[in-house]
Amino acid sequence: MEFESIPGVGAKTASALAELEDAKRALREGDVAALAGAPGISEGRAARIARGAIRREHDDSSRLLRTDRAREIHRELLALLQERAVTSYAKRRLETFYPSSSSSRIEEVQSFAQRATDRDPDPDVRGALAGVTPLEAPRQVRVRDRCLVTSDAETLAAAREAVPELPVEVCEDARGLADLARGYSTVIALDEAFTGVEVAGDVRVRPDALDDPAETVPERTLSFFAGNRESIRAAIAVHRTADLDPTCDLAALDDALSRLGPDGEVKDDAELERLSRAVSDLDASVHTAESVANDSLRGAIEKRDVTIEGTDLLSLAERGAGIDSLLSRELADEYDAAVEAAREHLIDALALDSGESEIARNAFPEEPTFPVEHDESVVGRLREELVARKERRATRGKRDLAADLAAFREPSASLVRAALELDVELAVARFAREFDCAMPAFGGAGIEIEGGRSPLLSEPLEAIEPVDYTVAGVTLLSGVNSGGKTSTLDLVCAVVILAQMGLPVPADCVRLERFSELHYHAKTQGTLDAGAFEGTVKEFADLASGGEGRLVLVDELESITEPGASAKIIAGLLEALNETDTTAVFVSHLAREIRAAADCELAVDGIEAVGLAEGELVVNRSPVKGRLARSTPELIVEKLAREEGTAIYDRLLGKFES
Ligand SMILES: Nc1ncnc2c1ncn2[C@@H]1O[C@H](COP(=O)(O)OP(=O)(O)OP(=O)(O)O)[C@@H](O)[C@H]1O
Repeated sequence: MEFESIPGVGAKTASALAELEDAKRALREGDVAALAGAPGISEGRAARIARGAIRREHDDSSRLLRTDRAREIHRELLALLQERAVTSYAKRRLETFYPSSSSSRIEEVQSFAQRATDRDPDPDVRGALAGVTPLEAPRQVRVRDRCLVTSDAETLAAAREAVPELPVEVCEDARGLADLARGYSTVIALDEAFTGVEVAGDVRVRPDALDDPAETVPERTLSFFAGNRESIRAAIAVHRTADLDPTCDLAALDDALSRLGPDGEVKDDAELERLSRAVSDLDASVHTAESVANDSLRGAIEKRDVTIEGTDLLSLAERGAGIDSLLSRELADEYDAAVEAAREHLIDALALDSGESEIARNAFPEEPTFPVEHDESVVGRLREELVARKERRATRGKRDLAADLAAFREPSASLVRAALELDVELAVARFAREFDCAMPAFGGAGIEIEGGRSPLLSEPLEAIEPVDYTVAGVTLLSGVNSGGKTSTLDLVCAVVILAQMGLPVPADCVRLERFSELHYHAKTQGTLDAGAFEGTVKEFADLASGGEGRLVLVDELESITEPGASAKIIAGLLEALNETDTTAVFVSHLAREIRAAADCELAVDGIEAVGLAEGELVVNRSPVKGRLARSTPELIVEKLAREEGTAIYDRLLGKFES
């Protein structure tokens, strides 16, 4: 497509677009994002340009397809192509194939079609394609464990714009920073001024954090890949099955994707899993540990006979001491053993490392008590430590995986695009194979079809008889009932539309003129009333005085009014058309009458019955040049004359021959 011919595109914009590799495809698909990648082209402008281009293409195709029947056949052909595509992207993309009279447009699609028909439509690729969908923008994620802080209003606005996923807090001093560090597992300070400020917690001074938002918010990259994972994996499978040239290391991408969970979380990180499990099992394990200690202590107490001298007992009682002091005096070793068992249980059950174990050991008091009770403030500290470690681990894991994946962002887009384009190509390849298509040659006048097989017939492919038909100038097409006259017009129309779409055509060989307009008038159902008749005559009169290079196909126009008048009107229209550079085929049962009524010599072709077999006509589907085909009634009278040998049939036959 020449960019400058798009409404509203000047020379400068056109050259900017020409630099953009994907601009042509983008224009055709209305892909605003790709267009807006051109230097100096905003998204709004890109949208207007894409709309203009699509409108122009639409105009181009409606200039060529002038009648409902022609447009209907275009739609039927598109449906046949679409049936052979797998993805809805390819089905939509096929709709952008339209018949054109522009040679550059036709040649452009022809080179695509050539590439497409060289492809092998392997059924395994079809299966792999089923999962490919166009990539979607990442869902906006909200991150709650980290925040950005600044004291500067301008930086605040820039941060909100660059990383909408993160909370951005305003903070002036160390106290504010300390508060934030308590509320978030990581605080990222954007101001240099925070360097060296000592507060408890994970505070990082990163004035460049806004330069690379994807690194600051690895969740963004992860969410993109999590949302598009199935499609990218399917695209990888397509590349492997179809042996396409990959844009990146497929195994490495596949591996990175396998570490990503469906919600953008990191999978298969044993340390993260350990910490998560420890956080969620903490309370239950503390209680079990407590029971372990108490059961063991209870057992020890039950087993012991405590002998205590009366004076000792008295002195203890006088000091108001309870069972605890008795324990520490008499059962110190048993208490230590019971509490040690509780600690070991807690450490084992939560699989704590040495740093965490150190905190955990303090969860049970050194001083004997009964029953043994855990220290809630220590358990709280342990919980905070485990949660902080878990979040740090998760963030690091996300950052590492996001860094691995970030390099695949563009290549993944190319993989998916290539897979989707392959689907479009394979749809064309399958159509071309199934209908045994050939690339048409443009040139000369009119159209020449050898071995044409109409894809619009409902017959199974193997039952379709190939048709040869050549027509240039204005021709009447006569023929027996159900001989295939309408099907011949359909074939000509379909071949012209496919050829002018730039696609291969269902025939052994086709040469055709690049037509400027295609008019196909389907058979009118029954006689028209006066008003409709007037409208139709006007329409055809306009047609007869129209421009050059048109193809006009008309099916049994005679049914619009009574036979005598019809023949006269059609003869007049054909005379007029004959004086222009038009290729026309008029199917008619009144060919003889029309020729008689015409002032000029009108060509006539015939679809003939070559005989009757078991009461059925045997038809040669290819029209014979310069032959007025005998009609079905004539053939039947001839058969009766031959078989019965009576004078009456000879007389009837004589009427046909005069
Ligand atoms: N090339 C072909 N190969 C196989 N079958 C065909 C072919 N052409 C036509 N037919 C069969 O013949 C039937 C009649 O064809 P068609 O309607 O084109 O005939 P027609 O000559 O226009 O008939 P009418 O005189 O009734 O208008 C089709 O429905 C189809 O079943």
